Amino acid sequence: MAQPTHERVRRSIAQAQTIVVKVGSSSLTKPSGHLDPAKLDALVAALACARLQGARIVLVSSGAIAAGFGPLGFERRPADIATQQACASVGQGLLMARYEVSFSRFGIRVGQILITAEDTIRATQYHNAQRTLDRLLDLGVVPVVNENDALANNEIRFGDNDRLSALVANIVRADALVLLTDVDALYTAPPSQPGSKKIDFVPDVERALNEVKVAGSSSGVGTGGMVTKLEAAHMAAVSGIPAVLTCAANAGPALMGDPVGTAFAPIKRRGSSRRLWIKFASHPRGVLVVDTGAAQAVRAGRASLLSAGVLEVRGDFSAGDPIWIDDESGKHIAKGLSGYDSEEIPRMLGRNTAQLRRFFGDEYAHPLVHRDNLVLV
Ligand SMILES: Nc1ncnc2c1ncn2[C@@H]1O[C@H](COP(=O)(O)OP(=O)(O)O)[C@@H](O)[C@H]1O
Ligand SMILES: N[C@@H](CCC(=O)OP(=O)(O)O)C(=O)O
Repeated sequence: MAQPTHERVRRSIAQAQTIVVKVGSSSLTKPSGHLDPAKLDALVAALACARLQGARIVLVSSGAIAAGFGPLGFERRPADIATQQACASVGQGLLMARYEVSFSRFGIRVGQILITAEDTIRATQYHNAQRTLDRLLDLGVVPVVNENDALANNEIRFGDNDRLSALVANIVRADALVLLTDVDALYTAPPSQPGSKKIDFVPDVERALNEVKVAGSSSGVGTGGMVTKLEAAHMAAVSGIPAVLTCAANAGPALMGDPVGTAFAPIKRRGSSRRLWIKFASHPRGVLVVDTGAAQAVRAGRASLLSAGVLEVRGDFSAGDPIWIDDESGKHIAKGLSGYDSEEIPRMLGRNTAQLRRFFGDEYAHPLVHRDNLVLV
């Protein structure tokens, strides 16, 4: 695909039919841990304007923890998980109540979707989320999505909503992703550093990941900082989705394709959602160590991983779980979804397809990882 120009990326955002907008905690709340209704209403007015002009809008909204810790009597965002989850439980209700009132000024309904990392990993949950979101959008509703913080398992939760928003953009097959935060654009280094310069357009986000200096959040209410926002822009780009990053006050102009903030060009045609979540969202539960020949075949692309080239299996996982594929030196070369439970694999190792069929039957004559379920890293 020819590299799109800055102007073309802005135009495709202006013409986008389905748009995922992600807003960070600091753009909706006060440092004291309460909602800031003026900020929220201003954002809603910009989104409502796009919605009333026909765009399908999904809002990925952070802010549950940040809106909940003040009402619960805490002076700052608590650090322990259980208290954060309690704050999220209280704050999420307050957030939705406010969105409901604010969108109703424009006759627009909102619907709450609380999602976990598992919902983006497991095919059945993924398709369930996709069906519900599609139907809400067909009905003209603005889905308000957040991570299910009150129940999310800390080991696999996203923690920030940036990467979640890029996955949601893929799930709803969005035409644009808008990341709204407390800084007007991406800078060459954290804006507090002297000499950092604003970046208007990122033609190749993979290069930017190496060149731009980024830091975590300093707002006291947010979490991911610029690191996870760049990751989200990367995930969108490899899904063929252009992105723009700017401050919440610029939401209106950003949606209209005006040259505010930083625009990110897509770098590929739209890929499969399954590959995107394998690469960026899945948490491998085991490892298959492969020999040199299999490593070469996998690295060359579009090859399935056959038992004949696998030397060792590590970890305890079930068929369908994400796993690493490592070379003999221990380097990760790919991620994939295992075709078999880990306990079934040892007896299959080193055997070719004909032997597997003869010894164990037809159901064992399949690749350990099918190429459609395998992504290079
Ligand atoms: N290179 C950079 N360019 C812009 N902002 C950066 C950069 N590196 C770090 N940041 C910081 O990232 C912060 C935004 O992240 P965060 O606080 O997590 O926001 P949100 O709550 O909106 O997700 C900004 O306030 C900024 O200080
Ligand atoms: N899901 C969490 C988001 C956590 C968070 O701080 O995210 P962000 O402000 O986007 O960096 C919440 O609603 O509080």
